[in-house]
Amino acid sequence: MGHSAPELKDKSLFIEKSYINGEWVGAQSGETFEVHDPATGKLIGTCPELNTSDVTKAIEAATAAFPTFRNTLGRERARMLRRWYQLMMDNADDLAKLITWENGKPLADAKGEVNYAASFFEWFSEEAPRMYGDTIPASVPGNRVITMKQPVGVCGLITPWNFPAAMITRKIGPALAAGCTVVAKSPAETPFTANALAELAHRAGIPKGVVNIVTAHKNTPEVGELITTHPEVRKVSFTGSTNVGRLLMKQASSTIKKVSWELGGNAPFIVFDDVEDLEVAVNGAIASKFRSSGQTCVCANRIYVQKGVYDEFAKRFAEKVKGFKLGAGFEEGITHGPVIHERAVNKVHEHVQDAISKGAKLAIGGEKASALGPNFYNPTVLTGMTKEMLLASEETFGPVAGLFPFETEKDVVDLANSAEVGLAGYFFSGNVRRIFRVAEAMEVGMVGVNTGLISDVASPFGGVKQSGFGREGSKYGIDEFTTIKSVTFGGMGEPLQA
Ligand SMILES: NC(=O)c1ccc[n+]([C@@H]2O[C@H](COP(=O)([O-])OP(=O)(O)OC[C@H]3O[C@@H](n4cnc5c(N)ncnc54)[C@H](O)[C@@H]3O)[C@@H](O)[C@H]2O)c1
Ligand SMILES: O=CCCC(=O)O
Repeated sequence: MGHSAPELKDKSLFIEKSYINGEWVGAQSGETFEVHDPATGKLIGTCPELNTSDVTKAIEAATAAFPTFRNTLGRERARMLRRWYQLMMDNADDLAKLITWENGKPLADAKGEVNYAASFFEWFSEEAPRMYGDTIPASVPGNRVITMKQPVGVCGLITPWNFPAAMITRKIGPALAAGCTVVAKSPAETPFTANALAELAHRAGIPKGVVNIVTAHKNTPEVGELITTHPEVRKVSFTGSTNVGRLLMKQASSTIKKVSWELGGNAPFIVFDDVEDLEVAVNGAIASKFRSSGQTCVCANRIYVQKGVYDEFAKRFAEKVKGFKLGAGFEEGITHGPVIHERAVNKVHEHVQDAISKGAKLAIGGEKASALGPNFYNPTVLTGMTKEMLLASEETFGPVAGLFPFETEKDVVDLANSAEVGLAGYFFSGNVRRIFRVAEAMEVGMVGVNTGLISDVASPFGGVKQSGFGREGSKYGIDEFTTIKSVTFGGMGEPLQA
């Protein structure tokens, strides 16, 4: 068990402070919180336990920076984001090591995350100079109407630990492209990746006060309340669980902020009998279910397989899971890492036990892998799942695949849509009419057809129902950080003067 601290090429990227108004600061109280490696439980370092008075300073810095930053040219902001992107790529190895260290995902996955995260800066550097308005034919004689897109103002950003870099860049990229300034509350489990990003922002010449990264652990609720109620914060963008989203939405209503919520999922993954290539479907399900050890909001949670291919699918699926190599993310050949903390291990185990107690069969796994470290759970496959089991209605967020048999298209779409949430959904079929029928019927924000991986900066990311609203990435992502102003010109439209 265990590995030593990773060697960074640039040691100055490991920072145990918060970044406010262009400076690295501690909490005024001097308080700190500890951050632990999920693979070993060992201490990584500490970060400032900021309180509302500290975070008020960050909001004031962002407020002070906004009037100048909003008036920079889109082209200038594009160059800043491009420089930040380039610095991420230049420091990709170190960023990946920080991600693996504090999140636990295998190093190869962490490298993938760095590319994914940086792609949001690259993409939005290209959007920044293209905040076009419209010219609108008015319905009042003599009037002319144009629109302009303007930055919404200071943005409060709150993100989770499962993608320590990408969840932050997916918000900061469009915010800065639009001309907004930000206060980002980094996750208490993974603050060091966020701090390294802030250091790179500094080196990229992003003006002071434009990007502020604040850290807190036990003070998170009060800091969250400040961010969601402070009158100078005009927009809140949150990624995390539906329950916390509900609370933040209530708080943000006090000052009617513009909000976007990227909340929990419980993705259905459907394999129809008419699938063209069962092996591709098995691989798609493996990739979707076990990405980041099942800890992504778009991970398949309920795998529905039609009766004609169920047994063969289950056999091949379990066979592939047998081939996984579980261990600490820095170790050679590891395919899957730990989950984030003990609470997560316990939740996963509860879902497994509940399913077994209600008649599911264990194909593989089903136990904690405590010999590897405190937060390891053996990748698990359960067959014979039914809708009464916890896993059917709750997001597991861990390495457990439950395979549900089904008979008809109508049955399975009803089951898929029975969830309160609707983030991602997937299905495999070779029938083009069914493909359109089912894609249109699924109550989710994102559908994968014949693929288990849908994440792409170019594709709008977001949910429906209790998975929230708002879209990140893509040509729509910048809209979340802008307001549309209409300008009406009266007394126009006279005939040409002779
Ligand atoms: N839809 C998406 O894009 C998306 C992406 C990633 C994760 N998620 C969801 O996030 C969840 C996993 O993350 P989690 O368990 O850390 O979620 P969580 O909601 O507990 O925490 C998310 C973030 O919110 C912070 N937070 C918690 N309580 C807060 C409060 N009262 N005020 C302010 N901030 C608060 C946490 O510190 C963390 O940084 C899953 O449900 C997953 O589906 C959704
Ligand atoms: O966990 C949620 C985000 C995952 C992704 O962007 O692919």
